[in-house]
Amino acid sequence: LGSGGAAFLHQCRNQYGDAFTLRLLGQRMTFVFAPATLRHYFSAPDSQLSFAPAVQQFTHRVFGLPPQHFYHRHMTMLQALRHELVPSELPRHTARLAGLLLVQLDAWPATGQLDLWEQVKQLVFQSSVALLFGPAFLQSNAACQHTQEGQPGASPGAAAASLQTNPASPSGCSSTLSSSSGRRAEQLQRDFFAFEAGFELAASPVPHILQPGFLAARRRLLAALRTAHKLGMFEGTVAGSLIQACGLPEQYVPNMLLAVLWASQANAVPAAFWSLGFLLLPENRRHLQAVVQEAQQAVTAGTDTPEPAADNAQLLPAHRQHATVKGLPPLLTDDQQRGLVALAANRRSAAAAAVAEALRLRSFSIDVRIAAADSALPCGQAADGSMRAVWVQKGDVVAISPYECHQDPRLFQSSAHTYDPQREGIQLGGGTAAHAAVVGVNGIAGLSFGAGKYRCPGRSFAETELALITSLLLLCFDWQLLPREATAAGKGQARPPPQPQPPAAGGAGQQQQPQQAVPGDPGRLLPPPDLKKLVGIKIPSGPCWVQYKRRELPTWPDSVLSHPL
Ligand code: HEM
Repeated sequence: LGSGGAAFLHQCRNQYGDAFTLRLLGQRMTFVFAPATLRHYFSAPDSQLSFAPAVQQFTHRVFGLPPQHFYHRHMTMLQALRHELVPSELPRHTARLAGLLLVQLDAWPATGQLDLWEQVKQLVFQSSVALLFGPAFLQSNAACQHTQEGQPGASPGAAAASLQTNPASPSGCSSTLSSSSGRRAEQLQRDFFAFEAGFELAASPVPHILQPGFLAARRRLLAALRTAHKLGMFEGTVAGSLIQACGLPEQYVPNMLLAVLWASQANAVPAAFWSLGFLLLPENRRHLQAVVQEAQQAVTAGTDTPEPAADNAQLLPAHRQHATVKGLPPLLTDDQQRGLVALAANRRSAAAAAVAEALRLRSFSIDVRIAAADSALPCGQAADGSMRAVWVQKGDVVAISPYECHQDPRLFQSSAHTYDPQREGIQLGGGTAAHAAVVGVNGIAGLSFGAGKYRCPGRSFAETELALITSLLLLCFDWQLLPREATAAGKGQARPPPQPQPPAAGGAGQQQQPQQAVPGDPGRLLPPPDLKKLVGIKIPSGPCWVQYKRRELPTWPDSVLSHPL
């Protein structure tokens, strides 16, 4: 399971059918796939199938948050986050986020090559952490003092040197903030992704002593969160509201914040990468054009949008105070920015559909609950009409892999591997889902975001955030994928000049030998998803080099607008 991940589960399913149990270091893990079991999975009472022990085990083992302090506050935390991210609050958050993204994008040189995966990590992490946790947390010397102290052999000078040689960053450093703030943000980012890389192993029964990198990153992140909390840096932020609502003992506040930091980044970052990456594939050009054209219309319409509310008025032009590349104007005017923010809220936009389709194609992961009692989970009818059930024992981890289970051919048969943001919505019991990608299992909405009372509290925020990032990057820059083989050999040093993309269908032939079908990417032009990651949105298994060029606004290059749809 550790090395084969989703592919191994698929193999087991073929061999054993709708239910099987794996034993992982003594822990029974029962996988269930029948649609009837899924219905039950998301609606069973906590006395039978519970998320709580899984969460408790998780929060304690991975985030160091003891169950006796967190257990009875879990629902309060979820409700507080839902309250902070209700749809009526989203325009305010999105306007802020747009400003924070533009702080970074305005400093990019007009043209260059970059590793899209590394760049998206930076863009999403630095903007959304600044939004949810406050810019002071990312930038303050004090918050990161412990971070630098905690890193063996690290000195501010060494960190600066590493930043200047960071080949993935088009501006040559981690951020456009002042260099010391940039270094702090970069350090937090590095620690976060080191923590995230060790996350799944850390959640397993494998002893933590075998993961020194994970432990060191966690120590530094907790130290930074603790200092920032002591200095009141979270006041007035989403994180600050959670601290207030939960009322945890002071010493565990950093652990709760680490849990929220992880939840807010771990899926959103790869989702942003895939949302953009799929649109850069040559066969998806018409979908790319749809996103660019609607973004163009939105920024044009932005001039007619009413002035933002008072606190937003200060936020919108925030990026203007930061450096732009010499000789280049800011990427967007305030009016244009407003138009794009309005577009991000539109769930029926081409950008929203592209995000949903990317989520569908890259969330073939697992979701888990714990059996709270010995019980029989319904498995539906057998061919002879008798009722089937699968027996689980108290303490079993019960896992589903929704993409393995779903029977609907539009989602999971051959056409399901095709990228199509305009795919037909799936008919549910009572109505029609807007997009098959986010349709739930048998009527329970939100495949990628979980379901039932423990569904993701950040869903609406994430969908808006991802639509904004996708529109913004495609509106402001022209992108071209660079061939994978050549760039993989270069590993970020000498990168070849851009070359024409091979055709998608059948053209993967000589250069791109597909070993295995990759959903949504028949030519394997993007790095394949890392199948070892079992939870959440898959991450790419390698770099993704691209050539980008700043677009002139509002004059549009012919290559975009005159290309036949
Ligand atoms: C593409 C982006 C995202 C995806 C695919 C995603 C998906 C999920 C899933 C599948 C769960 C577990 C639900 C279940 O087991 O039923 C979850 C939980 C959670 N998500 Fe998200 N999420 C995303 C973004 C976010 C963001 C941006 C935030 C915060 C702003 C967030 C906050 C959380 C939290 C706090 C939980 C834990 C809930 C608990 O403890 O019960 N997520 N998410």
